Amino acid sequence: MSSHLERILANTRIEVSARKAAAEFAALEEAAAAHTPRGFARALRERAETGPAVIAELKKASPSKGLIRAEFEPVALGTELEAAGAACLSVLTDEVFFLGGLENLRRVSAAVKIPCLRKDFMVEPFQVLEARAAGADAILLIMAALGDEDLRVLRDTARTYGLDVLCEVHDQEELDRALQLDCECVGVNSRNLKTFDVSIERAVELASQLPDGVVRVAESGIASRQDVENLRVAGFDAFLIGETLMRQPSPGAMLRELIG
Ligand SMILES: O=C(O)c1ccccc1NCC(=O)[C@H](O)[C@H](O)COP(=O)(O)O
Repeated sequence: MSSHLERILANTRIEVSARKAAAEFAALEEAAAAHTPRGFARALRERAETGPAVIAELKKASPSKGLIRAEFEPVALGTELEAAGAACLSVLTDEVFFLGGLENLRRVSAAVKIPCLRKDFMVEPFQVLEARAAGADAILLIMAALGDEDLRVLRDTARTYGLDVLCEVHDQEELDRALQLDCECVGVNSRNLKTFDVSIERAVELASQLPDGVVRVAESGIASRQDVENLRVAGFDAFLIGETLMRQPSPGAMLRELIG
């Protein structure tokens, strides 16, 4: 039986091929040229000098939790979280499993000043062009999703388009591969994307293996100020937080509580 991740990737490949076949490349290149990337890694590094740098995730639903936030207005959420002190935003663009979309990214990116991550399952370079055209400043690359050669091609494409890369790992072997890719940010996802189990202890264990030169991001399952503090003490600079913010009537108030 295929894993959760494999099912998502299979669907992503079908959707990307369809969008690519229908795409107007000249219009996409024009939209991409109209957006100047805002330095995702730099924003995180600068914020981490004075406090926890949070990447606040706009997440309406997820495969592991189903619907998380019924009333989901991406621009209102993005501007509220920016005002509350988010260093960056993560905007889910997968439609089927997360009820996100590229249109959300386009609208949110235009409404905020802080950098935005296109949060999706990147499987081919066309998605990098889409990302910048929709106003992304960074993309996510998931080590568990692709082989090294595909990852290198995607990283090179991101560099060509001036986008930073958050490279996501879940264990030591993936971390060793990720460090070869030489990305600006390395994220340790406490969620196993094959089983959906979440263990923050895993991120804490891997923290000491992350080199100084990268922005160290802890991802998933962060539910309290104590979690942020524990991860910070372990060595993380930045914290990707979705569900805990999205479940609150006021995500901005929750973010203030998390970062103090
Ligand atoms: O969140 C999921 O259920 C999920 C399932 C399959 C692949 C990826 C998934 N999540 C992506 C993420 O990494 C999280 O959205 C992100 O780290 C924020 O996590 P959380 O704060 O726990 O919402």
